[in-house]
Amino acid sequence: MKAAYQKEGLLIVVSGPSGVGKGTVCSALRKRMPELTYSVSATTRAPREGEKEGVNYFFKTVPEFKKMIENDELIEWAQYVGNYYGTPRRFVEETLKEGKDILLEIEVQGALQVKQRFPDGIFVFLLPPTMEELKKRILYRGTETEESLASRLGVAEDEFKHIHHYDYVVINDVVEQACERIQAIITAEHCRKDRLILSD
Ligand SMILES: Nc1ncnc2c1ncn2[C@@H]1O[C@H](COP(=O)(O)OP(=O)(O)OP(=O)(O)O)[C@@H](O)[C@H]1O
Ligand SMILES: Nc1nc2c(ncn2[C@@H]2O[C@H](COP(=O)(O)O)[C@@H](O)[C@H]2O)c(=O)[nH]1
Repeated sequence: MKAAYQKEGLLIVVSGPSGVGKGTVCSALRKRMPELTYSVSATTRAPREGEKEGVNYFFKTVPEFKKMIENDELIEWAQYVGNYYGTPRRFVEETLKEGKDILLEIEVQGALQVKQRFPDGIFVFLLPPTMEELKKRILYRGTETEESLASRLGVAEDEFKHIHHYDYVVINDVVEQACERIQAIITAEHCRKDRLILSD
């Protein structure tokens, strides 16, 4: 057995349809696992009430976002319901090199791009218990116009078609239980990675 070994952190992607509870579950997960670093995305969407620059998102204008794309500053980006969203590259790469795990909470088109670039990443698809419940969750969150709500639900139908590209599916019925399942996945993936490194 190797006496000492260096390892990069794990890249964990949580995606799934709008309103399924990615933000809620990821936030609970970060409380349970404070060692998990969170990747703050860039977006051209307007801030919602209470959202803070650099905490929830880096809020950009469209020209600023396009400049980030041109300068290859994003590891992935997508247009989603009329806005751009993307993951800043440097922070993710530096975090992984430091041996720390990083959590990305992103939609499906972006997750598929990340999978191409980081095939060793862990990809988790969060599912609602039912479509009815999904609708209720977005509606009761109270952040979307009728038009945005309909678009988000329409996109969700398409997103489900990509579920087979993911390593794990987790149903978000009860937040703490969904969170426990993702924590268990991360723990198991660490053990698997250690086994691969040590048996190299
Ligand atoms: N397990 C759950 N049971 C009941 N309500 C939930 C659950 N998980 C999340 N919610 C509620 O559903 C709504 C949507 O959750 P959240 O904003 O976390 O979804 P999201 O997937 O991050 O959405 P988006 O992709 O649009 O940002 C919130 O009001 C949240 O409180
Ligand atoms: N491809 C990416 N998708 C992202 C990123 N950051 C967030 N998102 C996803 O966009 C939708 C809409 O988000 P909202 O905050 O407007 O509700 C949701 O699925 C997010 O997870 C990103 O960097 N890249």
